[in-house]
Amino acid sequence: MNGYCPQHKKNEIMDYTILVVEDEPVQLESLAGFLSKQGYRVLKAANPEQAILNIRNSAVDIVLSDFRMPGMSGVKLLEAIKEINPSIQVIIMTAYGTVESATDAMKLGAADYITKPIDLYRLQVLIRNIVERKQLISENRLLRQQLTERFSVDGIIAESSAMSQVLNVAGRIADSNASVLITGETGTGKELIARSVHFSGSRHNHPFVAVNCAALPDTLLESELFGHEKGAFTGADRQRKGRFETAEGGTLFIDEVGEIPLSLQVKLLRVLQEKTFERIGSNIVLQANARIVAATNRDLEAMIREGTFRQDLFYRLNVVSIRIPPLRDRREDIPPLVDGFVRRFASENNKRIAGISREAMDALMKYSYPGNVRELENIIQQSVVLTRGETIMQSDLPVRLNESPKSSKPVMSGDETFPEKVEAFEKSLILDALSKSGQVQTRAAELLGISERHLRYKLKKYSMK
Ligand SMILES: Nc1ncnc2c1ncn2[C@@H]1O[C@H](COP(=O)(O)OP(=O)(O)OP(=O)(O)O)[C@@H](O)[C@H]1O
Repeated sequence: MNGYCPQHKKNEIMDYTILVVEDEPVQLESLAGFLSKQGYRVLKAANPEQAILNIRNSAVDIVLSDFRMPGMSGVKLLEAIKEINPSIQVIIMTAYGTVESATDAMKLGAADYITKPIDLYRLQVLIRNIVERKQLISENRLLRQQLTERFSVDGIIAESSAMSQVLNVAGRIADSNASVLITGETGTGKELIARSVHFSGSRHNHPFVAVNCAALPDTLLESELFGHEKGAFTGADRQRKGRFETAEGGTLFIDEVGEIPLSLQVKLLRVLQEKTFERIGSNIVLQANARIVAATNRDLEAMIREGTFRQDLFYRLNVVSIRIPPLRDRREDIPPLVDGFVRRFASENNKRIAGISREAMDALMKYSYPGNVRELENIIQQSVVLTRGETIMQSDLPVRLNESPKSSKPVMSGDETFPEKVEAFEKSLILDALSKSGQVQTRAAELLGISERHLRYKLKKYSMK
């Protein structure tokens, strides 16, 4: 064994029990000694049978087990442990030559593996990560329970550690008044998280008001946010409250904040600094006391460098930042999301769907999801509607799941309706333009002869981003 190992903060980990399974007595004692010095409760087993007895009789959190032992292999032991208690995390210790079997063990549910001679520093990090994950999961369970108990934000599915982190932060900041900036690609769940921040916090019995800055022309956006008096501009035929006013005491969700034109950014910044505003055409000062949660799929820091987004506004919005990773970077979330969506759409469509075939799930696991969770949701909705049997088959999934991602040819069977043909044609034109412009949207929009905003709208509509 080698390596350097600083002491942990004991109070955080004292509650964790680690069972060390090793048939080589010196190694067993040395590992057990090291781990108890770290502050863990440690149990020892010299063979797999004793290990199983220990697991049955004590509350074990983590098992650190040798891979090759007389009587029972590490894999068999792993299977037995998982059968007794699937939440026990198993780390396999293996010699260099057997790394492949260790990765097989991971497929069977081992949390990780470590090669011999054991690098104690790496072992310490491995165990630390597992402990932190376990802590997060139990905290999230609690938070989720609180969320459902208070104002239900059902249906947030978060199995991956990345999404667990996101939920954890959302839960922690729910009661504060700090502005929040949620970033992430289109369809990753930014609005869902914004809602959970609102509904799990102290503002939950005040309104949650959303404004989508990309959906409104620049001229309307200002009056949408701040409201206007009758006659304030052509077409203002009556007084109208803005979203700041409607969100009074609650949360104002400013979606696609990167689309706000510079002139309006100045005004928004002033409102956030002074916490007051006026309706357009009025000089009565109103209080702005909604909590601000903003979201964007654009790189605001790059926009600051380009001069299209104000740095001071960015700092005002980004007091707490939450980044939601794209679905392709957290594929562990795909199976539970599929499961949740199948149930939802089966019930909405009064269909009995038992599940999804292994081939269909494989295809879903491999796909890149440019439109993230929204795209997966649409795929499942469509498949539930289309499937004839009780199991969703690969043939029920859209053809693009079996294609190379760059293909730009619209795939037509001849049975499509007119709008479907138009959609397929538009998509192929857009893909073509993006490919010719090296994926630069400004340039692609020029090639297509449409505005960049219009292009972004189409990309979002067709879940192509
Ligand atoms: N973790 C999740 N669990 C369950 N459903 C989810 C999850 N994440 C996203 N969804 C669903 O995916 C869809 C898209 O989510 P949402 O509108 O929150 O994404 P967004 O990032 O705000 O999208 P956009 O950038 O396009 O505004 C919604 O129907 C939402 O309910």
